[in-house]
Amino acid sequence: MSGGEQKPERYYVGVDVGTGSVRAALVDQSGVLLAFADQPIKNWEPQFNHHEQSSEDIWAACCVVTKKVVQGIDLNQIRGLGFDATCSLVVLDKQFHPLPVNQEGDSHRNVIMWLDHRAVSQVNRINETKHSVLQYVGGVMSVEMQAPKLLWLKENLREICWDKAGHFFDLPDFLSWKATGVTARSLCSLVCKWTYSAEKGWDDSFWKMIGLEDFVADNYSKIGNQVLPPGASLGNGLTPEAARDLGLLPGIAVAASLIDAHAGGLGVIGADVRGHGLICEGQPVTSRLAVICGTSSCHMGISKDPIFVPGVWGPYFSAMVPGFWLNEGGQSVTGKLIDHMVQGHAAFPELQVKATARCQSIYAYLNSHLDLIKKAQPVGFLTVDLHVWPDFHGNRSPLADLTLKGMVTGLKLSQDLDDLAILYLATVQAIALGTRFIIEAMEAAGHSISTLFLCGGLSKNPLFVQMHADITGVALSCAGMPVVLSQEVESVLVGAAVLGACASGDFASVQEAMAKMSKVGKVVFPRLQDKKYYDKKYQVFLKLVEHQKEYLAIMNDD
Ligand SMILES: Nc1ncnc2c1ncn2[C@@H]1O[C@H](COP(=O)(O)OP(=O)(O)O)[C@@H](O)[C@H]1O
Ligand SMILES: O=C(CO)[C@H](O)[C@H](O)COP(=O)(O)O
Repeated sequence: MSGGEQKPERYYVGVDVGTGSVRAALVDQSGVLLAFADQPIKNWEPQFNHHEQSSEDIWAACCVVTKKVVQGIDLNQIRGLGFDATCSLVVLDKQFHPLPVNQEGDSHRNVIMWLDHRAVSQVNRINETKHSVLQYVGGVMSVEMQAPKLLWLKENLREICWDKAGHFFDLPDFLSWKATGVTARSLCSLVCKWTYSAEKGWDDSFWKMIGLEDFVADNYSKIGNQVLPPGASLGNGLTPEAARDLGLLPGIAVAASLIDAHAGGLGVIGADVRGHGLICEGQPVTSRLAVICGTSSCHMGISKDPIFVPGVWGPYFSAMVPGFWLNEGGQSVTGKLIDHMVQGHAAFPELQVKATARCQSIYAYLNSHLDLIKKAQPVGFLTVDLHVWPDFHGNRSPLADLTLKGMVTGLKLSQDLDDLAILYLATVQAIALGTRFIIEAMEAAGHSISTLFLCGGLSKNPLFVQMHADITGVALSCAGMPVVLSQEVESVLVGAAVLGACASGDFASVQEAMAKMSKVGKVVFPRLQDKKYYDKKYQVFLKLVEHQKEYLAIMNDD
């Protein structure tokens, strides 16, 4: 190549499988998204708390979006491919064909989704064992993790599923297998959702104690006995068949995957913050909390040494940033809760009509309607007598209590658009108050957090972001808790592309790729003048769950 010629650009493809859709992006070496595509995926809810998907439907959607984002590109410039996905459980037989995870025997529905709560009895029995591995999931295993679901399959679908099963994958690992034919699992999924230890591997005594000795007997071949760090290159890269499916060239590097929240963390937490007046500029990366807020919200905090936070998942070693321990707080429904509250309100049809007429999303319309009715007071003050406790799908963190329910206090007879807008605001605030509750638990255990790095669908909602700045920061430090938004709003996809970049060998480490591919876009500072009001909202917030427990005690009192 002559001196004058530019080196051809190097690109990476990130694929993010969320709850409601699959997204793909073409990303360059500085983390800029050059193309984006998304495709809805099917969700089945055959009965309450049963949530299922199809791995074939998901893979087909991955192929559609990947082909779209590489259109018109010289495929030789695509150096690597990374996947992230929700921590849903994929079930395949010995020939890698789908098996049913339902009583109807429908093998098209072979995925138990992350938010499925069918395995309550199983997780209760697992927690009653008080096995030592539970220390590494915050002390209480979540019904959303894989061991309870595996036990449910063995106890409820013995013939049509369990006895025929050859492979149980976490969804991110299913995707990397589908792309490469390599059944190695990512350290991320196994450590976070399967009780695998980076240091000690599988704990035979745990699986025997909970009644899944089957896995020990075949040396964990069904759930993974080859484990690689996220970003490691898998086998010989993309197979010819997968390359045809995806519209890419065979042999490009494919990375060991990440769970979606962890990819989001990778996509935001390492950004160079110089020049933004942020307190975290002079602090270690452990002062940053990544909050991936979509259907659910995940609060990702890292530390050099393990920190045990009761009710907060982890500590997980190298599950997100290599060499760091990870604690993951969470709220099982956040975007889903906001959608539920808005769509279930009597004024929702009117909202739809008015938002459409203004060519606005329903949330943009609600935000502008709140500005209209707030008059001279700060918009957040509209909920002075309306309060929400957000655990409509149980509490993931920091209470780790799946029996908790949602609460709303302060309802009136009105059911107009003002009423809907204020209920929407109270729900957004309840989610931010829940984040404050999680941060306080993490800080009490040893974390020292000064800045939030938000990404995910809800980070596109300015009201959601401002409420997180106003509510989470003002109580924790006089400087307040600013919220950083990335230059690329689709930061989860940047995280997936970081994996592909690492697998290609173009970066020496995940840390190097993170630093080069994620950039600060916007900083939202808290309105410290509103501190007193939100401290009072927080007092009411904590009273709500106290009262809920008192009601339960009264009703259960023989
Ligand atoms: N621009 C937006 N404004 C407000 N809310 C949004 C926006 N985009 C997505 N959301 C909300 O974010 C949630 C979906 O989050 P997302 O991260 O896109 O998907 P997933 O949870 O499947 O990964 C939904 O509840 C949706 O209503
Ligand atoms: O438990 C998880 C991460 O550890 C789930 O994958 C996550 O909560 C679901 O993500 P999303 O809300 O984006 O669909």
